Amino acid sequence: MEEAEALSLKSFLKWAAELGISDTPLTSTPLSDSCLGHSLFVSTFPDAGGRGLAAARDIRKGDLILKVPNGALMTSQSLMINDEVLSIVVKKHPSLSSTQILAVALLNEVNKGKSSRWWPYLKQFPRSYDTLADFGKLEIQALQIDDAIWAAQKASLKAEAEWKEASVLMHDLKLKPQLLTLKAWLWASGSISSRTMHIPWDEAGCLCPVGDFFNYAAPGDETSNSEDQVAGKTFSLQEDSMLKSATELAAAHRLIDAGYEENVSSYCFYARRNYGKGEQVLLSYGTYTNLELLQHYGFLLTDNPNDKAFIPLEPDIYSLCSWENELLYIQPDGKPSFALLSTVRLWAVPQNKRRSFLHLVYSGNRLSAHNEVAAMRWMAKKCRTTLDILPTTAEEDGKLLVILDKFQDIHQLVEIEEMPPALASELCAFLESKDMLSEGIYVLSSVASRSIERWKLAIQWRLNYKNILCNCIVHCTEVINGIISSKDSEYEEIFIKPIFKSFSYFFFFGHPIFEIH
Ligand SMILES: C[S@@+](CC[C@H](N)C(=O)[O-])C[C@H]1O[C@@H](n2cnc3c(N)ncnc32)[C@H](O)[C@@H]1O
Repeated sequence: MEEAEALSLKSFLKWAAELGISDTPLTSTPLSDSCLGHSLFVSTFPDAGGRGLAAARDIRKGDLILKVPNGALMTSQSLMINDEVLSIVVKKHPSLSSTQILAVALLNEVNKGKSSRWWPYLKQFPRSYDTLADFGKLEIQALQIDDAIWAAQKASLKAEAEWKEASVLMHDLKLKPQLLTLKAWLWASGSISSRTMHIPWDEAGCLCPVGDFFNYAAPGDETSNSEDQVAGKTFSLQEDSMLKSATELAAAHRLIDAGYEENVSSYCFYARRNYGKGEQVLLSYGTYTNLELLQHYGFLLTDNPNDKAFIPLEPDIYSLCSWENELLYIQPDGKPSFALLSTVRLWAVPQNKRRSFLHLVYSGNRLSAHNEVAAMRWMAKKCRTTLDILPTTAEEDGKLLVILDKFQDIHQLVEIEEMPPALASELCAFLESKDMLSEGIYVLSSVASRSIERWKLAIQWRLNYKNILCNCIVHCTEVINGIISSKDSEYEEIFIKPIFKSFSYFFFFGHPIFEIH
């Protein structure tokens, strides 16, 4: 950390302590130079979110690790209470959403500069974000998959429309010209999207000093961590009788790791699992797919247990079952979701027989060995064709990421001629658009560096998507092989003869990629 940055952080932590923010469960602590030190300290985690919070001691699952009193929360309400002009002007624009109001109030506070009471906190905000709304044209195209491209275009159009709607209000507040721009708006809405926390009284949420330093871990990981051994044992339902107090019991059963608590008028943060001293303490902001993480937070997890890959399906398929379209996806391990699997099983039944199979399909059972083979073949073929029409393969995406990492390190590119054509053209288009090549030397402005980061996120996203589809092909192949290698008698047994008169029907489903002997 640079010296200036370290000084700014130090004064922020002192400011936070003065507001009553504390990482110690004691109700009355002597005023200290920092709100942290007892349970947490600020550290950098280059591969897991950058700046974050680390355990200052061994932390036990359920421990209260940070308390941020109501008075330290930045909300539209708290900003308006201290700013009569803002409060009057906002009332004149009742059609604006709560998020737009918070974005304007945030920019209005930045406009005050050092005279803002929030200044030490505002200086801790990132200068820009990588959420989908911040993606430029090339970065959006780099997502390659229509659904993702559409989501990014929608996010960017929405941000622009909201900015235009709020512009009159910002002019009324006489904000400095640089704070009236779309760029400033993207900064404010990115701050809200990636840093606010839920509060019951304002849909826009609140900005929570220090609490917004927690980086993210997907929910559901808690039980498998070795750190659970730090404190000797994990909490579990069976151990209830051994827990000492009602507080401990509540902690063991707590479903969320952070929330506003009326009885103490504070935002409280609890450890979801045990942490060893020095380890990064993570928060679960919610259950998100990688596209959602990109959209709201500007990052993704290469190993996201909640990721979903959607494949393009024939319009008729969507009307076949009563499932919502969002339920028809492939899991990271390549297995189709329950809804997708049942839908494809039904799709593999001859049209005139489908009605009679509905109840069986909804029960989640296989209809027959042949139906399963047909369904799996169809799925595998769908994944294969979806992958084949994309401009680059997963392997090429992996290579491009390595090239870009190197490029960021040494500002040199491996010979473009040696690259696969699809990669070379993507790379050339990107370099040209960013005006990076000057007299044979690559010049990386901060804007270009940011852009490369977003481009890498897009490549990483599409690579993960392709990996899921490849996993699906493997899964389907294994299921088919499992069925065909089982004994003929078993095969016959599962087969529902009255419905399927001939095997040939199943071979007509798509290209016979798997041989059945
Ligand atoms: C609430 S802030 C967390 C603190 C943030 N690192 C900071 O320095 O202020 C959320 C942002 O942190 C980053 N982040 C959080 N968890 C991450 C993770 N697991 N991997 C990568 N980036 C993460 C993302 O940029 C996200 O938008």
